[in-house]
Amino acid sequence: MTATTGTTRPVRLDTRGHSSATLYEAAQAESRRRAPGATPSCLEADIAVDPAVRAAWPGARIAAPAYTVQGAGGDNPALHHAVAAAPAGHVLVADLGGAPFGHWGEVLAVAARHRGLAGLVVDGGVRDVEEMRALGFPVFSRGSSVRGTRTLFAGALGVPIHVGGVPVATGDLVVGDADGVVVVPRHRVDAVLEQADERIAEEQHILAALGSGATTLELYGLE
Ligand SMILES: O=C([O-])CC(=O)C(=O)O
Ligand SMILES: [Mg+2]
Repeated sequence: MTATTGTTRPVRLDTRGHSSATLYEAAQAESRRRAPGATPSCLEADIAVDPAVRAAWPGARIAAPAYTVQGAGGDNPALHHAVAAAPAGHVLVADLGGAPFGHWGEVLAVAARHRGLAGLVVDGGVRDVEEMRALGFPVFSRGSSVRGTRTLFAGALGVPIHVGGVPVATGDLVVGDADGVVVVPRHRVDAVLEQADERIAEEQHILAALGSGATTLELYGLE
């Protein structure tokens, strides 16, 4: 069976290796910079996915543009369709209502790898975690479950969704690592990456100063 849609050339975003935590802080700082004096509730939507959506196996990492999937909990044809349709280099980001089922496993991971997909972030359960770790296929999920799914709903692909409380559109930047998952809206990616570069540069100075005996109280002005 061959995929009928999607590009064959992987899409790559240069995320300069920034971690989810750095991008989170950078997005906060970038919002504040554009709206000085705004209360936190007036700042742009939080980019942090609910921390209960975590790496399915230790060391899983993703940094890739999203391809969105709206499916139904306890049902998985949407994921099969998404694997066939998503452009190479994208990470599938699926809303399955947080349902504790094994919506995705080794078979889908092998199929996704064959199509050049970068990984899966799913608001719901997965299974075959050991096999996915052995494949090195990165998955972020709400947990694992052996329970199999129905095959009822084809799902909606490429539509705006919410995952772990965060809005996601196809093309947004998704970064997942040991700390969790962030979703940077596409129109903010350049500004957030620039802010992240600045933050890393500042932290290099802080780390060097700590090596010279300074305290975090002094360095962060907390005394
Ligand atoms: O049966 C399913 O669709 C989920 C699964 O375990 C696999 O992809 O290996
Ligand atoms: Mg399986």
